[in-house]
Amino acid sequence: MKSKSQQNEWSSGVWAHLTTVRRQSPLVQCITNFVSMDLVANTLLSAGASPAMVYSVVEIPDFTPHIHALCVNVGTLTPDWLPSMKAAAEFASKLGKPWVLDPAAVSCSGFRLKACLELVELKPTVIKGNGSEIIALSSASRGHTKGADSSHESPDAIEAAKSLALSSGAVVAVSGAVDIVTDGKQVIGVHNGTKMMQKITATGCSLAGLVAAFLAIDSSRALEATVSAMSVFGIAGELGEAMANGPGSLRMHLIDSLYGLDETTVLKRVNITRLG
Ligand SMILES: Nc1ncnc2c1ncn2[C@@H]1O[C@H](COP(=O)(O)OP(=O)(O)OP(=O)(O)O)[C@@H](O)[C@H]1O
Ligand SMILES: Cc1ncsc1CCO
Ligand SMILES: [Mg+2]
Repeated sequence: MKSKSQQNEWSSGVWAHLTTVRRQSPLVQCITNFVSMDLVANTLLSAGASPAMVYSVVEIPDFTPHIHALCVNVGTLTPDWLPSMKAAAEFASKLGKPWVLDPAAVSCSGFRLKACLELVELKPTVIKGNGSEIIALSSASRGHTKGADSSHESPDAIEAAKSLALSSGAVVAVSGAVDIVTDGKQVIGVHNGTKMMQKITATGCSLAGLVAAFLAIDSSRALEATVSAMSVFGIAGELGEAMANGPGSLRMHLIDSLYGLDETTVLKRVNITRLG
């Protein structure tokens, strides 16, 4: 059971993070899959950040040094894209810029699993996946996922997430009914969101992009920034669902709700607890 003062502490932190993103409008480079490019970019814009879907390997040396954060998502990975992802991740790590790895459908092939393991070596600040993806990546062995969707509830992934966080040095975030965020020691649960968000493709990818934006404005507190981004996205989903008739209109209302989030609503709806 969370105490009121703990809850208030989280709530005011979430609101402070969102207002800082709106004020600073961090530039977030997203090398993400074709399915998600539109929703990720619109999510970032609605939150007040500045998205750039720059992914050609020839542009990375000029562009990546100017970004504030990077998001890499392997959802439609091909051998042509991997060098871009690695080059951008290397720049980000070398220049001390935060970056997020989304190991989308990591266990769908040996190629993708190997690529993700190589990307983990490049020191992501945060690894954000669904339960299946975090379990597969953590055990570094081939599993069985249903394409890009999760077949595990996120609590199954807590131990896997902690172990991946400790071995990689990243904060690990698991999206699901309860989002889990851990640095290997602390485990935080974010209880915002709605089930129907799973019926819109690329909500998880968009969440990873949003995490990158929040890291950009508070990179020394990666766990807290990640928790805030997850709560904000979940609240936007909750508000969106109240106006929606199904997934299509939820997609639209989620974006509108994210754009319009105000302090009273955030303070009232943040639902974060310490799980360990
Ligand atoms: N059962 C649920 N209840 C509440 N929120 C949920 C539920 N399932 C998912 N969510 C929310 O939906 C969003 C996307 O999470 P999800 O785990 O579906 O991502 P994903 O599998 O990576 O999606 P995609 O690969 O399509 O981008 C997150 O904000 C998460 O909190
Ligand atoms: C459906 C789908 N297939 C590859 S990436 C993607 C978007 C969700 O990850
Ligand atoms: Mg995903």
